[in-house]
Amino acid sequence: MSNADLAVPSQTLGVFGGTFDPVHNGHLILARALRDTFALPEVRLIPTGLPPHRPAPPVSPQQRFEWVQAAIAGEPGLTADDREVRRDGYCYTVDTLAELQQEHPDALLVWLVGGDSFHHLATWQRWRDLLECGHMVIAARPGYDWTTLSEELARELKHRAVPAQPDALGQGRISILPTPLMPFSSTELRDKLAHGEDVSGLTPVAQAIGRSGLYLT
Ligand SMILES: Nc1ncnc2c1ncn2[C@@H]1O[C@H](COP(=O)(O)OP(=O)(O)OP(=O)(O)O)[C@@H](O)[C@H]1O
Ligand SMILES: O=C(O)c1ccc[n+]([C@@H]2O[C@H](COP(=O)([O-])O)[C@@H](O)[C@H]2O)c1
Repeated sequence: MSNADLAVPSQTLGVFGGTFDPVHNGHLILARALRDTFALPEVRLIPTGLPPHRPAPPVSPQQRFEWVQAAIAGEPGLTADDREVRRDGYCYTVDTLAELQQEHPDALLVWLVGGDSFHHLATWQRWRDLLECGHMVIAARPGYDWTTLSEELARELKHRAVPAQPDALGQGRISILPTPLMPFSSTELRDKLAHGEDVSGLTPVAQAIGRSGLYLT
């Protein structure tokens, strides 16, 4: 590796996309861990508009975005970005990262996905290009481990893996976020909300979600 390869990027931007249907404490723990592990000045949470890979959630993109905004209010370095909410058609991560890179030409994009997302990465739009769009960070998730990755993803991970620390950041590299396994999921939240259960321990916006009545069956 040359000295140029080892240069620490002078600007960075954290990116965390998700359906956030709705946002939960696991998302917040991950966003904070991404910010703190890599000393990122900003991590953008980007709720998806029309997801390409799952049925469109009944709750509108704008509503999911507003709950994300409320959930991170007052959190240093965490911001909400509504570009996918405003986009017509399917929201592909490769397009979002390209847009961000154009707006921040000198920044290295440090983008986060959960282990379940990574397991399915080879189904994503232009996934090989995606791996070159920035520094990818993977958060382990219960039920998904490194032994069940497809051969091609395991090869990419092995080839690109570097420690999760600021001085290892670089285009095309991958790190594993050092967070404990967290059982939180939006699916569990939606189930509990549908049954009128208290979810205040699972999301900071439980009251707003409850008032909306949106997940009641
Ligand atoms: N508990 C968790 N641990 C690790 N990664 C997570 C966790 N929850 C969400 N993620 C990751 O955060 C990103 C956004 O997740 P998303 O908004 O789909 O929430 P979710 O809990 O996975 O939702 P759902 O249950 O509806 O699938 C994805 O890359 C997902 O893998
Ligand atoms: O670009 C793609 O092809 C693609 C395929 C699947 C998921 N994504 C993005 O991955 C993020 C996490 O997805 P999800 O379903 O776990 O919320 C979210 O920002 C999606 O838009 C993107």
